[in-house]
Amino acid sequence: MDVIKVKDVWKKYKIYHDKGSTLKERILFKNRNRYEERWALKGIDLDIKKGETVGLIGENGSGKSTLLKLLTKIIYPNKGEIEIKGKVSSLLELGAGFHPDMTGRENIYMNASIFGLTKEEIDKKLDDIISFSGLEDFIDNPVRTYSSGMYMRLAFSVAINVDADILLIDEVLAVGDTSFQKKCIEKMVELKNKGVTIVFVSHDNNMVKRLCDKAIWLKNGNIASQGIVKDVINNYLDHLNTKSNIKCTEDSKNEINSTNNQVISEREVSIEKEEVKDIKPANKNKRWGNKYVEILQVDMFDKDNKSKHIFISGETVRISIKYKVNKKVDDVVFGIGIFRDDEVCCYGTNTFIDNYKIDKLTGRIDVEIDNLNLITGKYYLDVAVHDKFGLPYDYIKKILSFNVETRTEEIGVVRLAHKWHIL
Ligand SMILES: Nc1ncnc2c1ncn2[C@@H]1O[C@H](COP(=O)(O)OP(=O)(O)OP(=O)(O)O)[C@@H](O)[C@H]1O
Repeated sequence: MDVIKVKDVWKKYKIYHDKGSTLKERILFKNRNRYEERWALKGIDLDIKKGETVGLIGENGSGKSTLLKLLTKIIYPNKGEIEIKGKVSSLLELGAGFHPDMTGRENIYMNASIFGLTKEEIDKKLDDIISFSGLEDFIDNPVRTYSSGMYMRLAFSVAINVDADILLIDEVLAVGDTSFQKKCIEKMVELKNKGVTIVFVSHDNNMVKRLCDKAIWLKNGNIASQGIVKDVINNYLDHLNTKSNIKCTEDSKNEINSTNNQVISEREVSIEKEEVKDIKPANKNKRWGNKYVEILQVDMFDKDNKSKHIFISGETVRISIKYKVNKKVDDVVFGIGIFRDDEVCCYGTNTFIDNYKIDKLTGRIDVEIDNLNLITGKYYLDVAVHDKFGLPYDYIKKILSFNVETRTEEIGVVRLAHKWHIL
């Protein structure tokens, strides 16, 4: 049975240009009262069955909160119909529905009564609400003295204790501490098992995968994809990958150019003998070396030779290093290092370790990684060229950043190939 039916729903907002804050400004600059209309939702159709847990995903501004507000009926559509069967409880913007000067306890009464509970019903639930929130010591203080995490605790505790059939939650869990988040997730699972229909917004794809029976991806006010959670998330990730790759390619080009320019202008490529000793980090620790061999450009490509900076774990990656020789050298070693954004070195190697002897300096060397088995995260690439004793010709830290996405939920740094044997 469908408990939520949304038919061709459209919602627009008026965006006012600066209205002017004084009467004088308003009279003098009448044009400032002009506004433009922006459609936040453009013809949404969806059905949610009783007991389903649905994850709403999508980029900022795609319309997720607007959809939840429409379902909660705190705003109304310009066009289309919304049918809801059952009692709705919601946890939308933080603190919405709380009066700042009232105490936590008074706000529980006020908030729960908005969800339709009588005073007697609230009396019976009060202890559970307070104890779930963990705010026993603060419950008689005005909520204006609460932190955002405390607001969230109180609001969540009320929302889950009003015996609703449908629970709508915007991405507010993110402000809580991890132990409370865990408690909320356990509670959501408990409610889900009791048959409560849950719709929640989340930017945490793993949480959506873990909790939801269905996912809906909103993109610019339209449903871009809905249905099987894994498929919808993968479609969304593909879209993000394509988008970020275009942006990253531009950014990283700029980064390399600026690094090169800075270094070259900061310390002209002087190749005096004594400079061999000068191997101290220069350029804010980003680049150092005597530049006998100089790195010119570094790029990352996928197996189809597309320049990329977001990879799916396990993809083939080729790192291409272009360089020039400023002074004849006898031995050359090229190396790479991959660091996680918290500086953990995930992997490093060089041509010497790998037993490659560089006989010819052709101006370019590539290293191919068959399976980039890193776990979801942001990583940095260091590239270096040095002699066989490690004396750097050119060492560039964090020349590129790249992201790795895993479509599984393992944790750690690397994805180790493994099998389970149930004996
Ligand atoms: N009260 C408002 N007045 C004017 N425009 C609004 C209002 N609320 C939302 N919008 C606009 O409507 C669009 C959708 O916003 P909405 O908050 O629903 O997106 P969202 O997907 O929830 O974003 P986020 O992930 O950042 O919370 C955005 O362009 C936003 O600027």
